[in-house]
Amino acid sequence: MKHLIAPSVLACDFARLPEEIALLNDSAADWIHLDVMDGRFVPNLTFGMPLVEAINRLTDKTLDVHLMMLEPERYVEAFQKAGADWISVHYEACPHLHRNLQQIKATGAKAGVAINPHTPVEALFPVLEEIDLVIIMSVNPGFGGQKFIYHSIEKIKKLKEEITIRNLPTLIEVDGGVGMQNAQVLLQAGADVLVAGSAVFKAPDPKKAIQQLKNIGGLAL
Ligand SMILES: O=C(CO)[C@H](O)[C@H](O)COP(=O)(O)O
Ligand SMILES: [Fe+2]
Repeated sequence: MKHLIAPSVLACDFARLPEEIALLNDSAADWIHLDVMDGRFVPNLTFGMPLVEAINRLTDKTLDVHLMMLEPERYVEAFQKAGADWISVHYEACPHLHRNLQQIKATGAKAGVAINPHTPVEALFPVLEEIDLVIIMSVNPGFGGQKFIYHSIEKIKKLKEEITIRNLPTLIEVDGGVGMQNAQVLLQAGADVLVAGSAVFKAPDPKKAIQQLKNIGGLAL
């Protein structure tokens, strides 16, 4: 499968939201990554369902919603109704992860789990069959523009090996500090989806930056 690019709007100019989404609509972006932060699980606050709903009206792209919140089960249905196609919760925030995954799938959305840099991928192995997407956090969640944590590459490799052995359709997404400087290595390690915030929106030409990330490893399909 050709890898997917998911620009994160966290790094965009919210005062120009319709223009920023129009730019993504007119780009090689496959998904739009939306970072929801609750100010409790992570030390930052961003946005909730109203913004997801507004973005959903501005685009036909797949919406990839990354919930960095405690008790995500309280909002999963509302995010799906707002337009989320993929909903990911954090392993560290979910003592009942298996139940949370069932809940997400019952809404009709795809179910993802994000893991922090200190969480081993093996923690997900007992429920891997239930997971559509694993987000390997390659920074500590909470802020855009942070430095990539190198150890994440080993985690991608280990997870890819397990997914391949079990012949699962589970996708691997890498989130945090991703750009042209490490994209090739991440794809070689087994990543399927690259999230890029700063590398896209802080670039002089965001559309070109997306196309360059898409072109890695051959021509874009
Ligand atoms: O989940 C996130 C942070 O918690 C963001 O998706 C991530 O940081 C993307 O931003 P950048 O590419 O600038 O690192
Ligand atoms: Fe994210």
